[in-house]
Amino acid sequence: MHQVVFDPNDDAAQILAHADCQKTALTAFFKTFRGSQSFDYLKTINNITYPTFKNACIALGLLENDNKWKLCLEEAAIMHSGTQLRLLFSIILIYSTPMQPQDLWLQFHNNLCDNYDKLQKISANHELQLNHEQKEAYDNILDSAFKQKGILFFINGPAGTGITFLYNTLATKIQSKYKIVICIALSSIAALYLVVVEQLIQHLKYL
Ligand SMILES: Nc1ncnc2c1ncn2[C@@H]1O[C@H](COP(=O)(O)OP(=O)(O)OP(=O)(O)O)[C@@H](O)[C@H]1O
Repeated sequence: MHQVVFDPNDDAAQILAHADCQKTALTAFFKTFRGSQSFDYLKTINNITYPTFKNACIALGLLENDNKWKLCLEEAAIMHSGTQLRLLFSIILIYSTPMQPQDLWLQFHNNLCDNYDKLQKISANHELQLNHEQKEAYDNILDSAFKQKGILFFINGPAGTGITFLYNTLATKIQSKYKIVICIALSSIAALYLVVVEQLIQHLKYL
């Protein structure tokens, strides 16, 4: 917010020329439009009427535009996964207050949601491969998870019969629906075979 103290008898030019009237985008904006008659006139730059005063300020070059954040995300999108990009995007939103965050989202949402596209493809592919028993367990567990029934399941079977395959199919399906899945295992080796968003294993203590 920019506060300006003025005498009600001063005209706009006197107020803007006042020594303690710090120069900001707001004062620069009004200096540009001295004598304007309407709000639309204030928002019209080079015959284009902008939807907001903020957009008009950007067009006049009085506010920084988001080009540096576009370049930053463009560069990061070449190398980084969706998870890392989402972290970067959150930092930009919280600490850098871009002028038009929605435009950044629209431009980069495919990159930001990258993992979810991949997860959807993986889960659809694995789902088709499930055998009858795996499918039965899969349907029951998903039903409980999505309807928040809170049922506990214990899956057991001889080694190599597709239990890990079932866990991963469940984990990718649930994550692809924007839900959080926390996979934990009793040993680091076992955890390596699970599709995990966060490896929690190192944070757990065994008594
Ligand atoms: N429905 C399926 N279609 C295709 N491949 C499958 C299917 N189920 C399991 N597999 C494959 O069979 C192999 C053994 O499966 P998985 O590792 O899931 O078994 P497991 O019961 O977890 O074994 P272990 O207890 O030894 O870890 C894996 O290569 C897995 O990809």
